[in-house]
Amino acid sequence: MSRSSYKRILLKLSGEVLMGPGQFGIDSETVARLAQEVKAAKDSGFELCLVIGGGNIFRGIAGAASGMDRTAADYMGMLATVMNALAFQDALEKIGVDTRVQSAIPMATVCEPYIRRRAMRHMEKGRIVIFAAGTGNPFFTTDTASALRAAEMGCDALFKGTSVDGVYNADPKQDPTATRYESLSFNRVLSDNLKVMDAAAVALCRDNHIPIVVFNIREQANLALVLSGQGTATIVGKEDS
Ligand SMILES: Nc1ncnc2c1ncn2[C@@H]1O[C@H](COP(=O)(O)OP(=O)(O)OP(=O)(O)O)[C@@H](O)[C@H]1O
Ligand SMILES: O=c1ccn([C@@H]2O[C@H](COP(=O)(O)O)[C@@H](O)[C@H]2O)c(=O)[nH]1
Repeated sequence: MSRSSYKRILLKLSGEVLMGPGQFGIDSETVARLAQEVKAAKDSGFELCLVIGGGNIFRGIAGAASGMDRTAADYMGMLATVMNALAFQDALEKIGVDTRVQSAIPMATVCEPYIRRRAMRHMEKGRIVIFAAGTGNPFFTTDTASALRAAEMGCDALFKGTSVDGVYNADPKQDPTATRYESLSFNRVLSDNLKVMDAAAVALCRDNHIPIVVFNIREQANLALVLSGQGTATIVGKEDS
């Protein structure tokens, strides 16, 4: 299946990207811009579900590094993703997109709990489902949650919208000489320990034959380009090139 023939996709948005030009939290202009781009993708015929990270608010590993119990810190990270999901739902509904937030940690007065069959039904009705609170378990990330939900929802691909334009042979933010792959295999990402996504997420996608498309969502209008098979991105799940 080529990149342009995917129909149902899971879009993972980096939490950090929601900060926009800021250093923390949610930038309303950036969220509104991203919501417009997601609406355009839906209007062009894609069936979409979303996972949003929490790195703009709290990461468990940072809490643990400053002395917190890791599990408590991870629950805080998961709650951060719920805040982002609600902000994104608000932005989508303001522009007329029907959405549901489902949380892996039940919080009945805030949003729906995650129920797979119900999420499927929402998607069949043309709603965008935003999966919040990651997997609901500490020691995981929203990348793993994205891979898990993509498999559960029968998605054709997982699009990771982040702050780099693909997978490099080293972290491009640390090594300016790093070079970008057009495509590479799941096993290459794992064996070379490329940290653009956590290993559990990559293995889950590999085992369920879900390609991962890594692209820069900070760049305006890039989502539409990448969805249509153009634009700069790396596809994980093909042979190395
Ligand atoms: N080999 C690599 N190729 C590309 N990026 C890499 C690589 N190794 C590490 N990275 C880093 O991975 C980051 C993207 O993954 P990360 O999980 O940190 O972000 P995210 O999931 O998009 O954010 P958030 O946690 O805010 O939701 C990039 O910012 C990049 O610096
Ligand atoms: O399944 C999960 C997903 C996330 N967490 C915690 O949330 C934060 C934010 O998620 P990011 O993927 O880093 O954006 C993460 O650092 C974990 O602390 C989790 O515990 N379980």
